[in-house]
Amino acid sequence: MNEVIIATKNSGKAKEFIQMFESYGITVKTLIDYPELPDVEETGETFAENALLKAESAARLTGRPAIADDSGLVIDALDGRPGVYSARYAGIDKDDKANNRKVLKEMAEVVDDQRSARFKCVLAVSFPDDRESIIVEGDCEGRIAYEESGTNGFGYDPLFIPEGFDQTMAQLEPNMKNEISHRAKALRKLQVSLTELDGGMK
Ligand SMILES: O=c1[nH]c(=O)c2ncn([C@@H]3O[C@H](COP(=O)(O)OP(=O)(O)OP(=O)(O)O)[C@@H](O)[C@H]3O)c2[nH]1
Ligand SMILES: [Mg+2]
Repeated sequence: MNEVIIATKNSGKAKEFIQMFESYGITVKTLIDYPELPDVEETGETFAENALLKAESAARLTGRPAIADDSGLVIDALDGRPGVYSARYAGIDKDDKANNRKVLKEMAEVVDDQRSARFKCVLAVSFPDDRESIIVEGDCEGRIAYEESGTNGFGYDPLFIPEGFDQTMAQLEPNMKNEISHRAKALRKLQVSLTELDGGMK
């Protein structure tokens, strides 16, 4: 497998997958390269359900194996919000800035030791034939900052301080994020699962 389809239209995710797959010598195509494919409605109540919906649709429509990523930020003090609704937390137009403002406002009164949170990523691989889909998951623990810092990454990265660091994810070098992130952890597990299939990932 020298090329893989990632069923995402999120340019932040796409960039990270391109960088992470580079080390395997694998080229990444995303739905940004297939503008004719219809949007999939994310009607699931869990990351896994949504990842499967996106992967199955892409595999069926392209006739090739496809990986989808459903991910988000889970904040303990907000009872797990924004969770599966992370992309559209402040409204349907997926506005990262507005999402961050909303989280900061909701977290304004929350004290230091109650600011724990984690990024979650579920990856689903689906196949155009009758092979069963594969699902793996990765988490990245951390806490919510009091203000935005940094310009790398995307989404809530300027607000999220990963465990073991005193900078936000958006202040870390992209290579560092791609070592420690929820997405990187899930992808490493996927490699293990895929090597169990014929041909593996290479
Ligand atoms: O700061 C962040 N760093 C990350 O590493 C990260 N990963 C996910 N997220 C948030 O969760 C939503 C995913 O929602 P999501 O999985 O439905 O994706 P999406 O709708 O943006 O694109 P698609 O892949 O569905 O096409 C994103 O938009 C972000 O708000 C992240 N934020
Ligand atoms: Mg989505």
